[in-house]
Amino acid sequence: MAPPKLPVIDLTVKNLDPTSSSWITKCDEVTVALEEHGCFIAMYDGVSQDLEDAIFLATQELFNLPTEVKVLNTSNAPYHGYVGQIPTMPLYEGLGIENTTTTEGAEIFTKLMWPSGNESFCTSALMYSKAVAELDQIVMGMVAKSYGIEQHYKSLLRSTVYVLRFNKYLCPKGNEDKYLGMIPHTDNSVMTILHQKQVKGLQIKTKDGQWIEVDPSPSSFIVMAGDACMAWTNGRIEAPCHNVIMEANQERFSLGLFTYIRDLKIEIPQKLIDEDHLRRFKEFDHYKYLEYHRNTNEGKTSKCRIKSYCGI
Ligand SMILES: O=C(O)CCC(=O)C(=O)O
Ligand SMILES: [Fe+2]
Repeated sequence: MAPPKLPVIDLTVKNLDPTSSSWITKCDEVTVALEEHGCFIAMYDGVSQDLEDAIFLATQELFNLPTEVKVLNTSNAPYHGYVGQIPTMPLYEGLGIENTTTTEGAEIFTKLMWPSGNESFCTSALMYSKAVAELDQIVMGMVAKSYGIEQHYKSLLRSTVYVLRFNKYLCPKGNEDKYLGMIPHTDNSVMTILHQKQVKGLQIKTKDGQWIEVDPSPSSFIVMAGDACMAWTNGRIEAPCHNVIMEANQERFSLGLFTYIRDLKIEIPQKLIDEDHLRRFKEFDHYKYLEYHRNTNEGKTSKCRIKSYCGI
């Protein structure tokens, strides 16, 4: 049997026309892909080759900083700040910029890492985040259109904040074929958009338990639902389990743009609740959910964290 594949959807800007008669079909294609797999590969041209080069150069520069500088990147939310040298994921190191699509967010982070400034890093991080946030908003808008919940999404969008995470996996040295880069998990975001540079490693688990390897390419972005999306859509879109598997003698870099909702409770749109779809989640505060993920045993170990937190 051929190995399973993820759907690939063309979201290049010139091919997107919300006024065209085929728009709703395209929106449904995105929504069905998310319902069936929790993710899909978007072909997206909003990040130019120059920006792609600049952001991965910036990534290298960031990881080349001394560890005592990188650890200054702290956060109350799990995996928003510096993570490194942890026993369960010895190859992994990561940092995150909060409010990354705002000039202020990008500047605060840059100043923390480079007190005397680093204009090119700051600009690349901001431009990349904005370009990928645009893809997030295209996708979310399409999902909202399919479900007929555009107004509800508009209010969610007003409270949306983005975190950009830089991920590095050290080059494994040894005789094994495969090394664990990142343990299997679901993301605690609403949506995550991942982008990997040259070296593959990301694997996503299908609903029937098979692992799909995702190939890297400059114009492909992996759009993946997070836990909060499952609650928001009343369970229609589930967050897929994914991990990173490394092969020997290669280091790897990836970027993740994560969506969170601040200062607004996430509740299921009324339209998504009916006799066939009874309410499955209570309304919840996304940042309180992140605290639960970080600070409680159940939040760390539950098989379906969002259900344990606010499931009915
Ligand atoms: O490195 C990758 O491709 C995946 C990273 C990831 O899953 C995460 O940051 O949550
Ligand atoms: Fe993840």
